[in-house]
Amino acid sequence: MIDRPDVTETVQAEREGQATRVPLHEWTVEVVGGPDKGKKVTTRDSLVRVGSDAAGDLVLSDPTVSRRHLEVERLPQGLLLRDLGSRNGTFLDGRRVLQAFVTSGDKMELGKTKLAVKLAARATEVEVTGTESFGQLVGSSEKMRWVFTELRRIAREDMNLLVEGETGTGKELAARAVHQHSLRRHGAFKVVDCNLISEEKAERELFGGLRAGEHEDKGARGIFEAARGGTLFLDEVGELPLSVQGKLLRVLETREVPSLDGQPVAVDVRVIASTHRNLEEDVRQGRFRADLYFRLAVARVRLPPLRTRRDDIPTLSQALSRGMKASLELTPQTLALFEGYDWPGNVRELRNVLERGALMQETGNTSWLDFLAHTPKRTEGAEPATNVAAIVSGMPYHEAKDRVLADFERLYFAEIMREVAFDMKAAEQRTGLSMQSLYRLLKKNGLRLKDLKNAEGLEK
Ligand SMILES: Nc1ncnc2c1ncn2[C@@H]1O[C@H](COP(=O)(O)OP(=O)(O)OP(=O)(O)O)[C@@H](O)[C@H]1O
Repeated sequence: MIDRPDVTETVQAEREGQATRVPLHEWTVEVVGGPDKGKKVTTRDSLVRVGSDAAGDLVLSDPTVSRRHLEVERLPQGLLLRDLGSRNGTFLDGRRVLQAFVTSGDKMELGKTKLAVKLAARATEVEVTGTESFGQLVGSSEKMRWVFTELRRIAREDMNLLVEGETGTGKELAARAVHQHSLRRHGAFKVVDCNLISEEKAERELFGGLRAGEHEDKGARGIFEAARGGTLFLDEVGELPLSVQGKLLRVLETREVPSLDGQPVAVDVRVIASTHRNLEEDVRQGRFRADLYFRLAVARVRLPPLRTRRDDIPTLSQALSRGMKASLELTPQTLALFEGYDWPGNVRELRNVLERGALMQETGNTSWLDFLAHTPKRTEGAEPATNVAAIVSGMPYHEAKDRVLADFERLYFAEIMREVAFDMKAAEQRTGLSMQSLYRLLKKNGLRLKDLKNAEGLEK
């Protein structure tokens, strides 16, 4: 249990802006062939991640599918399929692809599985706030302003909330902001790190138990009681052991915790839970209780990964660096580099990079930007996208991811440039990247084409 300081009533001044109406598309990725045939995910989010990993959005049991096999992103131009360095590859019309736009008739093949996508013909229009922050969350993209609109509505309604998202996307900040904007803001905000709650600890730390009539300061005070009148944040709720899930469910249903002398004590607490996992999948697999899931996910909000809202990067970088002790000058070139990076650790990683930059810039050292150009040497003769497991086995996550991505980029750009006969205009269209990003990525990957002369001019 982590007893972080209670949130005060102060809500950061929020930047006002013009509300806009944006279309929300519903779309589906469905398994149309293979062992998981019939399984599908329908969403209004912009990203569907497919693989055997339980954190994905469409989780496949096909053993020939990699843990993180591919993702499909809804962009204004259409649905973009991206292979994530899978072991057995992704195929479209029999051709191996690393990245391609897909439409309704297409069959994507991965291992023994076939997938199809379907975009609803009509989109629903929603009004999105013009305000570019909510509590301490900052974001100017439509995606984040939609999240702020939803969080603000949910905050007022006092319902339990499940916040989903990859690591570092701001789940805890979202929970704190909801508390700050709710009628409970004068009450406590208590955090439980569910990674640390074992069966033995749960009883005492979560539920405690006062003797009836006893003053709460004296009794064995569990975190539920400490949060009475306020909000309890269950961080990474998917990590709770099944036996503890049962006890938690009883407390949520009865709104009482058992006391030491048998007299139950009423607890009035709003629960906000977070997870980086796909809890619906955990329910299907029997790892998470369905009844508890429905109690927690009365409202659900998904925080989008930073790589799907790159237009937030300049706003976030400015906001995060303003809050730092040492000042950091962010040039347009640095911000452009940031926008081309995938940020596996999301906003937390961006904040860490900026903190490192602020410290190093004072000494004139620019090596804090080296991570952007990280291009490890490939094993001689190895096919980059086919032996990923061998290359990354035993590596720490971030290093492995950087390595796979670097290989992916080199293979991808080398292939595309050959396909378009080194015509940069055609490459721009084919990749969906801006000319500037294209030059930068070619250069970063050591692909020395004649056209790069222009790129050097561009970077001056
Ligand atoms: N939208 C945002 N605006 C400003 N800062 C953000 C935002 N999102 C995340 N951060 C920064 O990233 C850090 C991590 O955020 P937070 O702890 O809320 O993420 P999380 O999703 O709960 O991560 P984890 O799942 O790893 O616990 C925050 O301390 C904050 O500095």
